[in-house]
Amino acid sequence: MTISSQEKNLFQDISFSAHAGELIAIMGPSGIGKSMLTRAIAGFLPSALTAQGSIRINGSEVANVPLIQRAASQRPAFIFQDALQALNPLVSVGGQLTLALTSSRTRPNKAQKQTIVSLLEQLGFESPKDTLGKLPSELSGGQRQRICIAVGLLSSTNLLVADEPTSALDPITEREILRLLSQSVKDNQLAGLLITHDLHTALECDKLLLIDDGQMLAFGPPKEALAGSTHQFCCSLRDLIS
Ligand SMILES: Nc1ncnc2c1ncn2[C@@H]1O[C@H](COP(=O)(O)OP(=O)(O)OP(=O)(O)O)[C@@H](O)[C@H]1O
Repeated sequence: MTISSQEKNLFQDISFSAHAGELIAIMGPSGIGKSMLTRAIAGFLPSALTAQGSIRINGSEVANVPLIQRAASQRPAFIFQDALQALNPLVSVGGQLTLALTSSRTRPNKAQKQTIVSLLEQLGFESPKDTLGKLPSELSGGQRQRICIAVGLLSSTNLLVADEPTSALDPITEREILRLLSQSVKDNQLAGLLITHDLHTALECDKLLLIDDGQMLAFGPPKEALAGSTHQFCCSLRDLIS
């Protein structure tokens, strides 16, 4: 895939596959275009940018198909840096989770409510039933990110995209959210993309995609990817762990 504006190519010839149950870390210097890459995949690239080439989700071609025009199975769940961006501030947590599960605003039936409550328990909420009645603003940053993970798991997607989901969290909550993300990808056989600036986080992922200077530097199991390029960015990362 190539992403470009009228003035320049942001990237050229990026090509990789994400498989079920696999969490892929995406690393590259700040401003290089990691968010734009995932936005192209998700179908909400800014209008000034276009993607050429192929993006296939579950076998269907979706390059330049806006998110809103895609079938549910071609819409990735997206987890942002700031969960408040992703959640509707005026709708209760229960309302948002019901919408993700049923695609409707009607009250959940008993079985649906149990599905939601069980998921919140798995994601570490101590009082899931109380949480359902709260607005996003009444939760902590870490709790909001866990609700975003829950929204992703309840929707019919099998691609989860997380853009620096822990950058606003303390280190303990950060570890917990990353553990939940990785576990959720494995347990639900999703493909996961995680943009991160943290090398230790990237090393714990199944694969690492390294990008700089408008190109893909390396892709593969993290240590192999890091060893596989002589580009300055990769050398600097290698120095951090040697
Ligand atoms: N709305 C837009 N219209 C046109 N070009 C844009 C737009 N938003 C971003 N860009 C271009 O995309 C480039 C990369 O931005 P992006 O946010 O993807 O970088 P990033 O690698 O995710 O950065 P960071 O690590 O700092 O979050 C920007 O430097 C800019 O040139």
